[in-house]
Amino acid sequence: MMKAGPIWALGAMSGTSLDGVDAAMVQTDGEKIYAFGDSGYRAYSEAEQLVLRSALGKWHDDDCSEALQVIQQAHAGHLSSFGDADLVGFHGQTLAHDPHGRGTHQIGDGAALANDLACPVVWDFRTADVQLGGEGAPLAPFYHFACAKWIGAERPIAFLNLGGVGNLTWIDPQQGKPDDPGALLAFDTGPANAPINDMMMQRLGRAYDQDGALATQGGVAVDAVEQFLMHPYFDRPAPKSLDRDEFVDVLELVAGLSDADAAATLTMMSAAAVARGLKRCPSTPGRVLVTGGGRKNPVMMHMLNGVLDTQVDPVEAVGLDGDMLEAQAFAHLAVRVQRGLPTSGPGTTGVRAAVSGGTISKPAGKGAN
Ligand SMILES: Nc1ncnc2c1ncn2[C@@H]1O[C@H](COP(=O)(O)OP(=O)(O)OP(=O)(O)O)[C@@H](O)[C@H]1O
Ligand SMILES: CC(=O)N[C@H]1[C@@H]2OC[C@@H](O2)[C@@H](O)[C@@H]1O[C@H](C)C(=O)O
Repeated sequence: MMKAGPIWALGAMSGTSLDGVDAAMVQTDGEKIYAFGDSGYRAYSEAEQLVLRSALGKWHDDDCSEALQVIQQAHAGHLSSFGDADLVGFHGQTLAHDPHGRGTHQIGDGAALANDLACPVVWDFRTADVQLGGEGAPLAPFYHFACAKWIGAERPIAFLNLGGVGNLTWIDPQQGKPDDPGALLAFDTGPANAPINDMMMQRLGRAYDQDGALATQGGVAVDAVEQFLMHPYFDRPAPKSLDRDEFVDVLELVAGLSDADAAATLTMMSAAAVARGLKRCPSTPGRVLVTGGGRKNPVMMHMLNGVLDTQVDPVEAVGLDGDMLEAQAFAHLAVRVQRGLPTSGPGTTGVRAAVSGGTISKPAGKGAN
């Protein structure tokens, strides 16, 4: 059989921070990255954020029709501003995640989006993995594997995403495929920016601690960090994943601290969670490449450098775009789904066997779903 060539895929991600939609074009055959294309961010308005926030924790689309409308409109509008894509990867917005209980819930209607964009859309990436006993997250690791190849890594390296939640992917680039045994180990490290953002909003009415300006003025309450590390999540073996609000009690640990000390302590908690995670990796990676908004917080990067036994750099150090890596991941994963290649495996989500998740919807008139 002739090997399928690369196509241009457009990926879209609306992350746990609920701040907006990232979208990025990647030319890929689902295995190798050939080129990066346009990318762009579409912020949610304050009113849209309120609607999304109030839908968090909801399990049925019927209970969050307003949020669904926000997601559909934001994505249809934003994605239609891109040039011709052969395929779209649409993550949607996670509202609830309980893989060993009620499942995982991303809102977003890929069939409707396919009609709006007149382009096939791959969506609902996480359900199949959860149904086969996996965590349903993180899913970016199979893309991280392609990134490791793209940068020519020869020894084990790690990608660390610092979004609302943190997730770490350890990679052995000597393996041929992401689903080869031992190629990947991935898991959510713990909360990253979500508790800092929540504290900033509660106390100061600000969305986040920009450039770590508040944390830099404070001191770390070591006992609070130690208590945080006693959370049972840290003793669970990897792969493992988190719901955004699973660590909601964290704010109680800093309740008695000044604003600056609370910011410094919460930032250290995120770094300490990563350090715990790194110890679970098969070997110490030669380098940790950081993506997501947390890499723009110099206090967090400084603390990570202090607690990790290895070199820590933003992914820009190797020519990647840390604002768009997750959107690119869903472009790449969409192509994998279209080509029947797996998108997760035992090392990344703990699923019983490698699985190709996702649903493909074609625009009406271009063949059935
Ligand atoms: N300059 C900055 N200084 C400090 N923190 C920042 C800065 N820029 C971004 N952040 C943090 O990064 C967060 C956004 O990160 P990102 O866009 O990676 O999240 P996300 O994709 O929504 O989350 P997830 O990956 O968990 O789905 C912001 O909410 C903020 O906490
Ligand atoms: C259930 C869910 O949406 N999880 C997100 C979240 O945000 C970061 C972390 O928690 C990761 O597990 C995942 O997103 C990324 C894109 C992933 O699946 O790799």
